[in-house]
Amino acid sequence: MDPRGFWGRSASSWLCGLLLLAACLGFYSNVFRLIPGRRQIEESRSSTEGRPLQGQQESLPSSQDGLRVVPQGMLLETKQCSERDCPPDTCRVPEVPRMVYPKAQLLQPARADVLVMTPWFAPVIWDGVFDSAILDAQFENTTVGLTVFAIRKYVVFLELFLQTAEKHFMVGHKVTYYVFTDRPGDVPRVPLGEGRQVVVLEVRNYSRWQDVSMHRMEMISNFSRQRFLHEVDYLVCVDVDMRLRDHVGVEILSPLFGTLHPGFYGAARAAFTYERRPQSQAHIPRDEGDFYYAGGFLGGSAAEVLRLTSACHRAMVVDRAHGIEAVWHDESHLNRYLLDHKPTKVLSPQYLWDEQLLGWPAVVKKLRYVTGSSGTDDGLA
Ligand SMILES: CC(=O)N[C@H]1[C@@H](OP(=O)(O)OP(=O)(O)OC[C@H]2O[C@@H](n3ccc(=O)[nH]c3=O)[C@H](O)[C@@H]2O)O[C@H](CO)[C@H](O)[C@@H]1O
Ligand SMILES: [Mn+2]
Repeated sequence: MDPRGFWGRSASSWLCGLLLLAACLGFYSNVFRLIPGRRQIEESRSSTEGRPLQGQQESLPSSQDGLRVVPQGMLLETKQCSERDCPPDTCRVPEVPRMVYPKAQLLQPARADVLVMTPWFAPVIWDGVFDSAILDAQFENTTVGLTVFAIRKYVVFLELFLQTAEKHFMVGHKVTYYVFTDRPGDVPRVPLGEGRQVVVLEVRNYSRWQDVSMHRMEMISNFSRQRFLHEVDYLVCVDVDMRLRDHVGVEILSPLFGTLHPGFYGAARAAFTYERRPQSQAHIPRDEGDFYYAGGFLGGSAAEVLRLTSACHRAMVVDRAHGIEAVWHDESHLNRYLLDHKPTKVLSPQYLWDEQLLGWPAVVKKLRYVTGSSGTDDGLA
């Protein structure tokens, strides 16, 4: 058959068919727009990935015909901040009482020798740039969880860690130490100040230290979902083989914060020890990167820490399936995450220092959280 004949004869029926199809599409697109939430639900699901909202979604009331009705309030809640998701300093401007303090000098900045603001407007926390009296008033009634892992022989670090934290960590605020350990019987009893408690969480151990370090992300993520989200406003997650030597207070609190690694704060991008192999989920190309963050001091709101730890854990699971382990383990994945999710505060290396390795340069002024147990100025000699 002449193809032209076929097309000519059937042109009118094709046209009719097309018109009918267009009418149907128009009708159904309007109908679907009227049904609340199909896409919104998908969107809110993807925007809340890693949040403990799944339980809530599963318990949504469903009508007799099986249609799941999403109440409007719930959709709004996923977009807006909930109390825990959005801690006091970002949800609302806290009211402070009358206070007397030195006025900030606009023309005489407290620090002219260091960067105090990232290009995305996150403060970099150095000595001299904050006033603890104002911040303590703003963060009154804030609850902080401090997670620390003491697996196997690392339990020996707990005593000094807890003793020095009692002297310097968030003094005057409500603090819960979450001690993850496989040896609950070896957790020392350290006298605690008012409003402070130790919660021992028994967890499994791993034979490789790299696995202990990396699985912190998984365990913090799981416990965040189960309890931290409901118990604390902020989480601070640190290495245990260290001690506090000077004030670490609410100046660090923010929805998401990372700490500048003391070995790289002055280094060029090319010198950062990011994971460079494209096969790894932690991979960062050589022309990217803001800072090199340390694995030993991170935190944020309980909700953001849940997001961070879940994402890093997921990335490590994918790496393992591909037979690759990032060069600096959880730290490599943390750096990838904080490149994609810019921290809202960046802690200077004052908050993680190694005096034996790096001495005490003038720029750091105070050493706040340090490796090793040398030195006596933490008052515990
Ligand atoms: C100060 C700092 O930035 N430290 C980071 C650095 O390693 P570090 O060399 O400081 O690693 P590490 O041996 O201190 O291990 C990290 C942490 O895992 C815990 N642990 C480890 C082994 C063990 O047997 N039992 C135990 O409890 C403990 O809390 C320890 O502090 O790089 C690691 C990844 O390579 C992590 O990102 C660390 O956070
Ligand atoms: Mn360490």
